[in-house]
Amino acid sequence: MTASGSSTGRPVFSVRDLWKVFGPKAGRVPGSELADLEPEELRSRTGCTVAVRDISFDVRPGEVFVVMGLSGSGKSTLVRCLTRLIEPTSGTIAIDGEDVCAMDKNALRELRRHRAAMVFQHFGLLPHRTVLDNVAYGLEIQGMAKAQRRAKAAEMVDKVGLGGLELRRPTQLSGGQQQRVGLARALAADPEVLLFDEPFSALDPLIRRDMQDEVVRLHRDEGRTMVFITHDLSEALRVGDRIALLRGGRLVQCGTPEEIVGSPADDYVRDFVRDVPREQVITVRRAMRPAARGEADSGPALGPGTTVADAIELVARDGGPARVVERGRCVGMVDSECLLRVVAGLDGRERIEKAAA
Ligand SMILES: Nc1ncnc2c1ncn2[C@@H]1O[C@H](COP(=O)(O)OP(=O)(O)OP(=O)(O)O)[C@@H](O)[C@H]1O
Repeated sequence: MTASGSSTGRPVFSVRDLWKVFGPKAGRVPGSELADLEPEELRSRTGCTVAVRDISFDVRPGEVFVVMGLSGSGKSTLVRCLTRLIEPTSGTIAIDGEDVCAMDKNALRELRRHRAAMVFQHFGLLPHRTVLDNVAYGLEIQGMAKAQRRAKAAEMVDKVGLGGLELRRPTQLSGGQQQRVGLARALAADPEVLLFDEPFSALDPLIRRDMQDEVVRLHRDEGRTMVFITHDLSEALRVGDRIALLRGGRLVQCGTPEEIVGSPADDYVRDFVRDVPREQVITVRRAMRPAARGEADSGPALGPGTTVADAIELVARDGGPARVVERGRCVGMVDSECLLRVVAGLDGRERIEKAAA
């Protein structure tokens, strides 16, 4: 999805030098030579496991920030540290500039209920309550009056596409519908950030896709900041404005889908994204070459955020190169050769630097 309007303002979450070590006397591990041991050796010598290793990043207002990695890479631990559902071992976490590590119990409860609500993979719905009451449940805990919370819950049920099913019980719903109830419940609290922990991994592929579209739609409509855990690359690429890729508790790369696919930070990332259809992720901003004399004045025009796949269609239909136009100015050209280079994986950093020069 586009990152438009999502990269300005103070970070919602700001995480610096974060470590989470499980095990006895965990505090001695961060930054020490113990941290350099292989995981197996660290475990046998100290009983400790490093789940999150010296991670820093910002979550910007209005973005979908995806935390991706294979099983055991530290995704859940990292995201749970954000609201101290898991206590970090060291490092700092701020929400809107406020130190999360300094919050007392009440402030933490407020944080989890109102500011950064979590949508879990297992929806935790109350089986004997209706859809409407499940959605209203969080509001009930907050002490909202009955009529008001039912009205608010009804609005959220509609918003996630469950209008008409208000009086059903969770067992009378499909997995996808249950997940929508979980989503509506989190939305009802109107949190500044929604944290999703692999919310759709239990769903079958078609429903899963539906729910991904739902998240993208909600994000577009409301501009709500979201942190989204997944181990599925295609899901990360579909919903993410930026992706943080974890490996063994380390942050190996953090960037837009285009940066991750187009400029993998190392061989691990390169391998990870090897099968991604590059033309669907890479935009003409990366693919373009400088305009030759006279070229910039006429011919078909594309925005710099156009995918290479869409540009191929236009260039193939038109037969000639297309101009890349940003704010009325031609910033480069794409022709069949530079578009094909992307498909073939031959577009390198040097090329972009050359184009920008
Ligand atoms: N309570 C715990 N005690 C000890 N080790 C733990 C604990 N929780 C997690 N770990 C370890 O920390 C590492 C990261 O786990 P985590 O659950 O964060 O990974 P993940 O990427 O979310 O995995 P998955 O996709 O399988 O949920 C793993 O090696 C895991 O075994």
